[in-house]
Amino acid sequence: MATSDSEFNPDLLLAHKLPETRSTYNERDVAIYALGVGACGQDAVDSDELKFVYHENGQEHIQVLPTFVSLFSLGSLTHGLDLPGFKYDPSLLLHGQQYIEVYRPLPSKASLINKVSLAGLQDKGKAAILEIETRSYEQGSDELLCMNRSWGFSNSYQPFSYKNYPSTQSLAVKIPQTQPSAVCEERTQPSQALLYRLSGDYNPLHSDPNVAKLARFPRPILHGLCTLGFAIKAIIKCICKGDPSTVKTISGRFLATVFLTKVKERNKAVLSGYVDIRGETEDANVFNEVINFVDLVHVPGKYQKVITDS
Ligand SMILES: CCCCCCCCCCCCC/C=C/C(=O)SCCNC(=O)CCNC(=O)[C@H](O)C(C)(C)COP(=O)(O)OP(=O)(O)OC[C@H]1O[C@@H](n2cnc3c(N)ncnc32)[C@H](O)[C@@H]1OP(=O)(O)O
Repeated sequence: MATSDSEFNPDLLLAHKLPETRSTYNERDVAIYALGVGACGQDAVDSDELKFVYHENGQEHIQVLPTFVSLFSLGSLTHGLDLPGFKYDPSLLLHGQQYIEVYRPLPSKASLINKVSLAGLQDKGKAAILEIETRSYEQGSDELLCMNRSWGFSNSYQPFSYKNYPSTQSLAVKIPQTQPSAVCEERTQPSQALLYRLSGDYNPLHSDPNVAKLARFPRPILHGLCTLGFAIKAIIKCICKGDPSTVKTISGRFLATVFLTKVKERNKAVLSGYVDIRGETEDANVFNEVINFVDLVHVPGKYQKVITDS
């Protein structure tokens, strides 16, 4: 719905500098996140997933899921951003898309400085889409660890388009008609959003029935980044031979809202995207492979199915 133009000043908005944020995490945070995206959710000794929550076989460090880095973008987003020249209602904000680049294997504990900027603003008439970019540097070494770009759907003002990055990084995935190369089924728990929120996204849209109703949902909805975490965990299991460090780039678009514990089944694609994977051939030449996770079908409270196509 269009909002008064007097509340919209693109020059002011684009000139605004967003403040840096800081993140510190340890192995406990890494394990809680992994549980929040379903690690060992069906089997407490799952040999593919135990390493994300426990020092399996005496391993020195818990392994970190690549989607863990999406948490670094939350600092500036979950409580709403104060944006001069752009008034919006944070309770009606929907997460539309997330793009992630991971530059090196993730340490199991770190302190980071997150540099935040406005990467794009697309007002398509139906909704305004604000794109916030977060670059996370390890404190001390100043090494760039990862980058997140988050798309938020909000109220519309007037047609407008600004983007400061290549359009190849925001493309919607075309769902191929071919047979998938792998299929993985996962089950979300009725309490999934309550568990996932402990990783830092405390937006009551995901936990409070009254807030959900105010946002015109019949009940709390699942965090989009939780759905993405489930999908990438499945790709690591089915495609990456269990190695989370092979994931280089992730792009996920949230297609439809995910509800939990709704009795009536629905069969709907809720996520599409791709993962760019680094790996090695037998002669040790590094190659990259792009995997489309074309269709994540979610049957509430039952199964999530990730269908991948390479
Ligand atoms: C503004 C404030 C600043 C913050 C900015 C960044 C913040 C990001 C984080 C925000 C976190 C807020 C708290 C919420 C957290 C959540 O987790 S919410 C749960 C997860 N998300 C969802 O459940 C959303 C599910 N998706 C939908 O409901 C719909 O897809 C949609 C997003 C409402 C869009 O549907 P619709 O309006 O019907 O879109 P279309 O008519 O099909 O397309 C219109 C144009 O928009 C493009 N588009 C469509 N979907 C997306 C998408 N998901 N992401 C990005 N872009 C999308 C589409 O291509 C169309 O563009 P054009 O072709 O150019 O016209």
